[in-house]
Amino acid sequence: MSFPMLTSINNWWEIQVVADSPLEEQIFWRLQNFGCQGMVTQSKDGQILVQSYLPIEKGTVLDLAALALWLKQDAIAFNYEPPVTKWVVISDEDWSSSWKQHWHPQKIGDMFVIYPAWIEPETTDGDRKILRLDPGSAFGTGAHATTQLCLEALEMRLWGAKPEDNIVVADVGCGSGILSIGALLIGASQTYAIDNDILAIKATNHNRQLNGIAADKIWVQEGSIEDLIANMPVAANGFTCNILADVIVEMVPYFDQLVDANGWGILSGILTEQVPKVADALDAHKWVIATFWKRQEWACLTIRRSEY
Ligand SMILES: C[S@@+](CC[C@H](N)C(=O)[O-])C[C@H]1O[C@@H](n2cnc3c(N)ncnc32)[C@H](O)[C@@H]1O
Repeated sequence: MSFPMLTSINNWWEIQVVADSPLEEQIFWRLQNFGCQGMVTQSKDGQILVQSYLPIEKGTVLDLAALALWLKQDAIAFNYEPPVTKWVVISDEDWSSSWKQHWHPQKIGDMFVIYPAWIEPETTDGDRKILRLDPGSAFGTGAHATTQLCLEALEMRLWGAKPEDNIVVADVGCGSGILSIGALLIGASQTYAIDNDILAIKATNHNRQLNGIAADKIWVQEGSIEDLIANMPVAANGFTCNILADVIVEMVPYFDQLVDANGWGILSGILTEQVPKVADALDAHKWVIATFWKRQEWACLTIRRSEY
């Protein structure tokens, strides 16, 4: 068991945010940009409790008050009740146990089991592919419904894929790299990943190594969807994009440059009520929704190119 990032740290802020469920992704984004680690969510009756941890030297009480204000402003902008944000100081020892108590091996879909980095996986877990993750500061631990839905949609798309099929997947907004790693574990031959957050690039490389995947199997760089398109030597067979609906709508005009003529896409990070506006943008650019899956308030769309 090892916590490589903790050696010189003694105390942590534990930050707790209670908010309306649809704000979950926005809160994750804020906390992640603030430098928080190990975010976990519990849901009850339409509300969520998000817990996360920040090394004490990375924020003063004033910084935390500013964070609480941002979270309040975000909620008001999205027409939700302002969240309640609290923080306490905990010791390194408490941090380790707070962190660990939330993370256990987790089965996702029919083909995956996610293992936190500090748990040595069983040599086999039935026929499931073992996906190891260090839940650092990047989004994508497998705990969030949108990540789970994307992995399940990848299972459907890559079912029966063989190495000789040479399937290439683009991963837009890779976060921890979980979708790239998942795609490679179940049959993709190559992935191209991009994220506009440098922490996500570090996390993707770290998690790739943790899963024993060769460096050339996941091309990953900081940047935008345009940078990804400019750097891919071939069009992908399919892509994943688990980002917020408004960002996805802005990216739709680029989707046809990401993939070949039979290309498919997997979209999530979209609240069910936001599906119509994403569908309109897709329709305007000759994409059609093939499947619509829902978990909690989140939608996952698989899309394909349309002749019409
Ligand atoms: C919800 S997380 C998804 C992470 C992972 N793919 C998953 O499914 O769990 C969204 C990621 O997209 C990144 N992102 C947000 N806007 C972006 C943009 N315009 N271009 C590239 N990445 C973006 C964020 O930094 C974040 O890592």
